[in-house]
Amino acid sequence: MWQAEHVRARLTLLYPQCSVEILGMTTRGDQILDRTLSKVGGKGLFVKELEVAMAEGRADLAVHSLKDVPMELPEGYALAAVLEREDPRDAFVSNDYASLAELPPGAVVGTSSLRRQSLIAARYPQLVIKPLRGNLDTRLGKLDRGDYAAIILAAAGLKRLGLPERIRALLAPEDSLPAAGQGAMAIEIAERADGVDLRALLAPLNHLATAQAVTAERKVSKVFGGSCQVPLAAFATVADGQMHLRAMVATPDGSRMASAEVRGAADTAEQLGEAVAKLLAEQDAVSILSVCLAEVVADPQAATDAAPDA
Ligand SMILES: NCc1[nH]cc(CCC(=O)O)c1CC(=O)O
Repeated sequence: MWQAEHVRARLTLLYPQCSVEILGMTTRGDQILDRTLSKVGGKGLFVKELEVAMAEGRADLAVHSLKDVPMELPEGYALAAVLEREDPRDAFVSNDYASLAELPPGAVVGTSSLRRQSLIAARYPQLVIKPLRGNLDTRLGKLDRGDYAAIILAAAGLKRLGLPERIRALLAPEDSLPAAGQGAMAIEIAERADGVDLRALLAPLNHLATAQAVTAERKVSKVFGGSCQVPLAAFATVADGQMHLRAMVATPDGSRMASAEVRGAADTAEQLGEAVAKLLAEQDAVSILSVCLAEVVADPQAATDAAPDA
């Protein structure tokens, strides 16, 4: 809702003659909270209902957290604009500890993200990771109730909702490489018969450097299946037209990991994404991920106790 309100405010400034109405919706991803996303299964858990609303003419555009948008959209849908990125980092949130390093052995850390889980398991094997789902208030409530010693959340959500003081530490990309698209919002549109060029109308909201960064990140994710069942990170920064793209794949227990980085012209985002994917593949990324997928097939219960970025 915050994101939709934000887009409404931007559009109202741009087009004062237009009235922008918000159609509040929940998706399967919002409704099913007793299971991690990989256990719920399927792609587009946070976008499908919004696409249906557009297909039925009840909505003209859909506002998403880009991290939740599948790498490939269904026929007839497109991303029309990517807004300027909020802080893309993961945040360490705790009432009693200042950082992951301070947590005592056996301390329980909440996250339902396979990516965050494998990074923590690799660096802090003495910590216990437990699933955590729900919206921000729910997750913070569970922390405050004492269910967890600490939780890991996207900094972007906490900042947008005016809760930056809950962040005890921001995890550097070197320690916790963000998920593809984390911190960015995207506006999705559907093909329409009335000839209105929504893409052109929304173009002023597109933030070029962010769009380039997430194009590269999403390309990496797409090469490896863009699935919700593998720990994959992809994070790009753009400065002066130059991109720095880093990516990582791992097993959920953090025992095997591949990482790679490239630099190049930001307007070659797709190629940079492909180049990083190739470097990862040369480091056995496919076998690392297939171990993970094999576990999912062999034991759906055990292997799906976490989703990449639930
Ligand atoms: N469904 C998970 C999700 N999708 C987007 C965000 C955070 C906001 C963002 O990345 O823009 C979150 C929660 C989290 O990772 O803590």
